[in-house]
Amino acid sequence: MLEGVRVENLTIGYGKPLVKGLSFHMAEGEFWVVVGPNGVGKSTLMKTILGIVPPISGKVYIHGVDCTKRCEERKFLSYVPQMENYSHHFPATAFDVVLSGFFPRFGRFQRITDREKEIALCWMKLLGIDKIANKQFNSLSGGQQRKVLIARALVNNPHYIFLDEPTTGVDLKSSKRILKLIDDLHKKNGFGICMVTHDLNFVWDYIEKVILIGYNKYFIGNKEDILNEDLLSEIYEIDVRIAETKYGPIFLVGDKHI
Ligand SMILES: Nc1ncnc2c1ncn2[C@@H]1O[C@H](COP(=O)(O)OP(=O)(O)OP(=O)(O)O)[C@@H](O)[C@H]1O
Repeated sequence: MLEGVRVENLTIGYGKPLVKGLSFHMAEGEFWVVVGPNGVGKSTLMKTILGIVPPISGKVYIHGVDCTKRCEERKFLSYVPQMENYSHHFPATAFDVVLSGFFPRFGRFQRITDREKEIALCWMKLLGIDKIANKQFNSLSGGQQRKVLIARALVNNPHYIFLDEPTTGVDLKSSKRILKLIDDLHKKNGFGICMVTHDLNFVWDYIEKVILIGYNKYFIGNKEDILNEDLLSEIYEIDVRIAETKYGPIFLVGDKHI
């Protein structure tokens, strides 16, 4: 059994530390969520694990291999960035965007083979977006664009998929569909998932492990141990209440959902 992703004494940030001394182990096939207030470093943590941002100190291991700098094992992690970071002006079809998922492994100017096109189309079919393959990416709805970016992250057959706020700016029904899709990829296809989100009320049913980050503090563990009123109130610095319902817990701040 491969070891998954292990982080040891990791300090992240841009010169000045955002979060210090993180240590945790994301075993293969688990569903993790990273939550916390704006600007604490959730995306930076994800980017540091993925090797996009260098750590200030500490180590990242993938499958037991030290990947703090460069390593082959990085190909087993894929990334669905925040939508704002994806160019809306780039003239490409949905299919082109999915095919671009092969670039990190094969090089940008290498020809895409029929086999790779077949793999890309296969994932698009599975995600229910094959019918929009020839449409311009920037003409698609927010929900369709997320699914295209998820398909793009799948073509290299990763072990872990890192998604940065995959439902932000998407309506309730489409958010639910996207989360169901991510959950299917986890349960049916066995992918490990690590997701940054602000939508706690949507993810409870799916997630297993939580990294709850605040300013200068964090809590890591099973969702039942971390997502409680005390820790959430401490991290968000506001009175957070949890209402137990027949649909599961609902997270509330005053009369507003988180
Ligand atoms: N490339 C960068 N260079 C310098 N500072 C950065 C860079 N990217 C992000 N930051 C800063 O680092 C801090 C953490 O940013 P990050 O995006 O990781 O936060 P976050 O917890 O994901 O926030 P949000 O919930 O708002 O998306 C912010 O103050 C941000 O302005």
